[in-house]
Amino acid sequence: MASLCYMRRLWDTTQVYRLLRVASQHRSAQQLQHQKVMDNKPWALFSDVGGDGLVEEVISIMKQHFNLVCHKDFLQNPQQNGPKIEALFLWGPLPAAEPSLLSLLPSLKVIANGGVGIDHIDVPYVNSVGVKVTNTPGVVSDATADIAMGLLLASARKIVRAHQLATGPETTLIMPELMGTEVTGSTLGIIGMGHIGSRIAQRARGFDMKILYHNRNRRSVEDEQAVGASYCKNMDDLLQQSDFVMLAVNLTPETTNLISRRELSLMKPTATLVNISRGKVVDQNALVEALQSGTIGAAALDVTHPEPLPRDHALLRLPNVLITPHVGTHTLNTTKKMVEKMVENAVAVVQGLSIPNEVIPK
Ligand SMILES: O=C(O)[C@H](O)CO
Repeated sequence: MASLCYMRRLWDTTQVYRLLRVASQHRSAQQLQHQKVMDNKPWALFSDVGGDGLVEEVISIMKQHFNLVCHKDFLQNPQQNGPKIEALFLWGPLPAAEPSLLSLLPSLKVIANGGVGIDHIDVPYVNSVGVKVTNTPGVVSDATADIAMGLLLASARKIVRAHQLATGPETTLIMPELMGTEVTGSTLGIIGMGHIGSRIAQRARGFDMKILYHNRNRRSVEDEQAVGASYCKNMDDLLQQSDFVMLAVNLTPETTNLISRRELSLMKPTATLVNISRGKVVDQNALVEALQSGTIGAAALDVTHPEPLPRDHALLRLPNVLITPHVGTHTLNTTKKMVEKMVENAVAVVQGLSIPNEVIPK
């Protein structure tokens, strides 16, 4: 009986060893396979110029599909990896896709831009050297609309100044300079009623705002009703009637300096200009003048020209200006969705599949 038990234990042990050996062989086969997949992955350059704030969780989305080289490392020795790079992950609106960079990337097939605005990329030029450009529409709209409403509210209710005073050395409760502007029931004029503009309108309805909009093309009656917005064919009418003017247009030659001295002079002296599109849509010198002279009441800007503004810029010294550093899309959720789309687009180009979001020059 004892020897039967011994035999049985021996058999069990042998089995365990055998199973362990099979498992370890299987594992190393898997590792080898994984290594092979890694080696087969295409190479991408990751423009960390604008992505310095990206967390590993986001970067790993790119690493799953590409061997990633970051811009900083790449520039140390461009000859080493340059010829292998097939995709460039670029963070708008940084002008990193310049001819000098492209000339170091002879195998480049795609610039996958993170964000909707592609005003920083010369698409016809890039296409002419055989490289596609893609962007990430749709996924940025909610986060951008959130920051638009955040800026509007913070500016109207002087939230940043209120925080400074509440946490400063004085403990007085009487703070006349914190007298705010009522948002509820006021009139919001949205210039540019695309995806982001409509998301802003949806949010503004929650504040019982009267919503006007101006757009190159009038939206359908159903679209207007869905967000409760009325069309102003003439932008001047919108400027004259609005308490808050929200800029949500793309930057194009037509929208460059869209809001200049004349347009500012049409706005109410109590009005606030909110810009979440691109800095160049506003003539900044005219804006400084309008804010200094009381032509308009305040400005809240997520975008400026340039970004960041030089530290001695007049806009930084005005008490009626609120500025954030182009953080419209900067939430973890939205950033992940953008990167997923960038990767999806880049993989499609590299593998010759149909491209979900190719930017076609007009
Ligand atoms: O264009 C966009 O979507 C944002 O501004 C991010 O650059």
